[in-house]
Amino acid sequence: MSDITAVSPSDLDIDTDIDSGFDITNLPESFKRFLKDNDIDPRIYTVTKLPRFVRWNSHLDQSLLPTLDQLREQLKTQDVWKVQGLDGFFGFNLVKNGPRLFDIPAYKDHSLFGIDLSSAVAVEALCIEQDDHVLDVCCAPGAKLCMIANIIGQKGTGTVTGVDLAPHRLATCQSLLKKYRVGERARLFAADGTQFAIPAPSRLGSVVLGDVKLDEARPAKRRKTQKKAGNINPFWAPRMLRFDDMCPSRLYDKVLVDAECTHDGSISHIIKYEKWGWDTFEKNFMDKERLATISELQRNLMKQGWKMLKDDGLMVYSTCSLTIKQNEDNVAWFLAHYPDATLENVPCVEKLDIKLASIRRTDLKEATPEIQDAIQKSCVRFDPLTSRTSGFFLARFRKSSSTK
Ligand SMILES: C[S@@+](CC[C@H](N)C(=O)[O-])C[C@H]1O[C@@H](n2cnc3c(N)ncnc32)[C@H](O)[C@@H]1O
Repeated sequence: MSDITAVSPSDLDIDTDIDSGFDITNLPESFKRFLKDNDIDPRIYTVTKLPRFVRWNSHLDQSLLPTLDQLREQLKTQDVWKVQGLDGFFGFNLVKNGPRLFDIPAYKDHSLFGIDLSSAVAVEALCIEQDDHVLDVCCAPGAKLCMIANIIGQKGTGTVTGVDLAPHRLATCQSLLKKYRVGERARLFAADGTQFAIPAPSRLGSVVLGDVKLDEARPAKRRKTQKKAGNINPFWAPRMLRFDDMCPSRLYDKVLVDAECTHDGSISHIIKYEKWGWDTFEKNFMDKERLATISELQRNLMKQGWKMLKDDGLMVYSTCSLTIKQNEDNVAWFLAHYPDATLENVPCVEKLDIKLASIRRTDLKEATPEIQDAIQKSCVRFDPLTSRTSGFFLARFRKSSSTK
């Protein structure tokens, strides 16, 4: 199967202007059919000039971070605003022939991360605290991973574990973590997220975490335990997280499953094929096997993410697709099969000053009226036409400890 994921998503494409004047009649017939079959409005690809978003790098001293006025001055426009409901988050519209984001001092000195608002909401939905151990399944190229590492900070004992199938994309995660200097609590694994069973770290440098009792005197036994836990060496880990005695019962406090998907909500991703050639697009995107198996892959990623999550922990499932199959259907399926899962509202969404897209009705036979209702109430959809962000879907699940 061809590697559609070799392309970076819109989060990192901060220099791609979406003012394409894109003519949708140019889309290949097979993709137009896909959009029609999945009830996606092709006009999303004609949206011009979506706002960009940046977030403060909170690892830096507050005095080094740009204020709203400084950002306006550096971007040479007054069209910069603080995003309500998200700390240290700014939106802006670039001016024609003005500086680009990567030209400005605040971006060059890494005091700002570029990330779309919709992606940032997926991370915010996890309500990460400084002692949390977070598992980020499908983490590359790493915009959300960096934000998670940044929120965990340097004061508590929290960590983030990123997993991705593609080593070349993990290499991008590694360089981003290093570039922003947020990698001291992050480790990366090149692994299949549907099988990933490495427990949360049991030590941070010399600090033993939680109630783990490490059997330091008996390395042979330790090796056995590690084998049982399906031990693999990290693709990359900082010194503090390199040597782990592995306590298999240590689960994660928060899990993000930002699943592999068809990326149809990412406008810049689709429009790029105008330059790259629609033949490549048809080969990558419209691959029949890929389209037929993508929901199953997503469900398997959710299943394993759930297995690695503590009782009372939070899991966020998200995609940059706008299809019902990859979103509402998967959420309905999950709720029907996991009685210990409850959908929850995403707290920051109420405070956001943007209009959200409508949640769709799933036709999945397992979707009871209660499930339909919960999905309507709690899931979140962004689309370029309604919310003026990239197309994105997310759902937040809480794992209850009462039902096993
Ligand atoms: C939508 S992208 C994730 C974007 C990322 N979370 C971010 O914020 O930059 C999906 C990723 O899933 C990875 N992937 C695909 N199948 C996977 C699997 N079975 N296990 C783990 N990762 C997988 C791809 O390599 C790709 O990097």
